[in-house]
This record gives sequence, C-alpha cells and structure tokens, in this order.
Amino acid sequence: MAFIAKILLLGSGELGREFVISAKRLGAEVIACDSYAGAPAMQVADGFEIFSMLDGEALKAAIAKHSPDYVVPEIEAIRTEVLAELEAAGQKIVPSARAAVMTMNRDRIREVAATELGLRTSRYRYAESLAEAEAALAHTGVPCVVKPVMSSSGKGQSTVHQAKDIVAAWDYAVANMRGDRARVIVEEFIAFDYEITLLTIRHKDGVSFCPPIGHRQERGDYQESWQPTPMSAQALADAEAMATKVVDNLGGHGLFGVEFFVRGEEVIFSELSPRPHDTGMVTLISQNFSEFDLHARAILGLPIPPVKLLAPAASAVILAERESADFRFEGLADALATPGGEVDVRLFGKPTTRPYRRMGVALAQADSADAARALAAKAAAAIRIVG
Ligand SMILES: Nc1ncnc2c1ncn2[C@@H]1O[C@H](COP(=O)(O)OP(=O)(O)OP(=O)(O)O)[C@@H](O)[C@H]1O
Ligand SMILES: NCC(=O)N[C@@H]1O[C@H](COP(=O)([O-])[O-])[C@@H](O)[C@H]1O
Ligand SMILES: [Mg+2]
Repeated sequence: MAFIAKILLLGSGELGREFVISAKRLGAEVIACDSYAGAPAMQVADGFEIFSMLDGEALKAAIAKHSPDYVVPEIEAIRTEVLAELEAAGQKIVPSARAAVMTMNRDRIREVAATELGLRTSRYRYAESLAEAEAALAHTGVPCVVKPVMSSSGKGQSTVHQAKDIVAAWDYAVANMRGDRARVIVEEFIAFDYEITLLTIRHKDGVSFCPPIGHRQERGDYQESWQPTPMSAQALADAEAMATKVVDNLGGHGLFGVEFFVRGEEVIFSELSPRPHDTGMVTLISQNFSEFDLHARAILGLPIPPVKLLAPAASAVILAERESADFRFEGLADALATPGGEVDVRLFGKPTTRPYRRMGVALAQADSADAARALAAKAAAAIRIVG
C-alpha cells in the first residue's frame, strides 16, 4: 500500500478517532496507541499499540518500531521529555515537542502566556503543600479555582468559596492528579460573561481561525458547545492576536484549541490544547472542514481552505452514570429523529463506562445557535446507556 505518510497517534479517544478518519481520508497510515485495548481510535486505525505513554521506554520502543513520519499527541499525559529528545534527533512531533512539553503541565504554559508573552490571565499562584495553598489563596482571594498542574477534563478541579474550603480542595486535587509530585495552581475565579474556544490553525501559509465556539462546563468538563457565539469585533480581534502569539511561541503545524474567558470587552487567556479540542466536536456538523480535517491538513503540509460555517450548530455530550463493562445504548433512532433541525450522533465505542465518562456526543444544526443547543440537548437526552 502506498500511504502518503505514517502517523503514530499517542492517545486513542474520541478526538483521536475522528482525527484518524480525517487523516486516512487523505491517504495516511495511522497506528493508534493508548493504555487499554479497543480504544475508540484503535477501532478505525491501521494498527495499534497498547502501553502507558507515561512510560518513556515503552514510548521510545513504539516510535522505534514504527518509525513514523509524524508523532501526533492526542492526550496530555505523555512522557514528553522523550518527545523532546527524539525531536532533537530529527523525529517530527506534532505540532512541536515544545508544545507538548509546555501544555502537559499547567504551570509551564501559564508561565509562557503570562510571563513570557505578557497575556492577560487570572491572578494565580502555585502550591506544593496545604500551607502553600493557603498562602496562594491569600494572594488570589476567594472565590478561587484549585487545579492539579497535571490534569485535564476538570479532574481534581474545584472552586473554593470560603477560605476554610481550601483544605478539601487541596485534598481533592492531590487525590485526582496525574503524576507523583503534588502541585496545584490556585487561580482567581473569573466571573466571565462567557467563555470560548478559538480553534487556531498554524500551517505552512500562516495562521487561520475557525469562528469562535461558545461552551458550557460542569465539574470542569464540557457539557455543550455551539458555534458561532456572539462576540464583539474588538474582543475577537484581541483573542485572535493572543492566540497567534501563543501558537507562534509553541511552533510547528497543527490545530490548537485556545481557551479564553470574556468579561465585558476584556479577553482573558485560560489555557490551550495543541490538538483538536473536545468543545470543537461541534465542527463535525458546523463547518465545511472539521477541526480534525484541519489538523490533518496542517500536519501533512497541505493547504488550509477558507473555513466556512455551514449553519449555526451545537454539540451536547452523552455521559455515563455508573461503572459498567456490560452496557448498551438505547434511543439512537429517537435521537436522530428529534424534530427542529438536522441531528447527527457520534457514539465513541469506549469499552467500559464510569460515572461522567463521555460516551458520545449529539450534534445539531438549526436556524440559530440557541435552537441548535436546544436540539442537541434533546437528542443527547434521548440516548440512554443501559446496564
Ligand atoms: N479561573 C477560573 N475562573 C472561572 N472559571 C474557571 C477558571 N478556571 C477554570 N474554570 C472553569 O473550568 C473549566 C475547565 O477548566 P480548564 O480548562 O482549566 O480545565 P481542564 O481540566 O484543562 O479542562 P480541559 O482539559 O477539558 O480543557 C473552564 O472551561 C471554566 O469553565
Ligand atoms: N478534554 C480532553 C479530552 O476531551 N480528551 C479526549 O478524551 C479522551 C479520554 O477519554 P476517557 O477519559 O473517557 O478515556 C482522550 O483520548 C481525548 O480523545
Ligand atoms: Mg480547558
């Protein structure tokens, strides 16, 4: 088989699965890696490897075995020192080893954004003990948000409303962090009017953007997203300028999900993913090219077409309620027949459930973003996980 390139994908969840489909359509061969068998992206890839990507030796061995043209991280929890070492020896890492290293830990990317680039962020301090967390809270004030520096999808994150609650927040962060060194960021709580993900593509011809995506989060995890989201021209221009600074600093080619809080006309940088973003799954129905298509094109050095919004659209997550390895979905036909616009669904094919695990997403197009949100929420609610 003549493939145009070989890609080793590090992480095989729902985002990886859609990326594999996009990359394969363009003629790439993809080997999907994750720590468990039957992961969503493995089901559609050319091959797979099962190992912990935090295990540096196993990671090196997988890269040596496949000698891919591109190593594409799909999650944050990767032994990123190995990526840096291999990049120095000529291996292509997407978008760059620097991007993977800097975004694996919240403190590193925060230092780049706030200190190196001078972007507006929330006030923050780091803490490595309860005493330091208490001192950090004295700096930020309450309410504040406490997050392990190594975590994603809101794991270990909580909001402290009263100073005494810092004890529980510290314990919760430490119990739910990745890695073995207890370290948290304590951030001023921003009472934003709305928050957005600005999908930003750094490619061979420059930097391009998708229309801003609005989203709503619970427990630090995304529940629904919609596109476009109303925003003043000035706020959007500020967000685009900040996103350009960050992606230029991180380097390489690919799509990034840059997160901002917006309060009045003030745009505050939060964090970013150097890869497709969960809230960006709405682009599977909203755009002429999805965030996964755009990531694949940018990586492969292909032209990035003008991104067109097809219609106002939304996504709503389908979450599991309990732990199970023996379950089934009901209500798919009802979901797809939800009246009021165009509905589609992605069921990810994860082999097991656990409370709040994202098992699928409902997608909708309608006459307005609000109508699309209502439609996507209805469709998602029609799908039940039984067992
Ligand atoms: N300082 C803050 N002020 C107000 N809300 C916040 C703050 N930090 C986080 N949040 C809320 O929590 C959500 C998740 O936070 P954040 O993006 O930092 O977590 P995450 O674990 O990296 O999530 P993901 O990996 O899904 O992007 C934000 O989108 C926002 O809704
Ligand atoms: N916010 C990051 C994010 O959405 N990551 C996505 O979730 C998967 C892990 O899901 P799991 O925990 O259900 O295995 C990851 O592999 C990625 O696709
Ligand atoms: Mg986030």
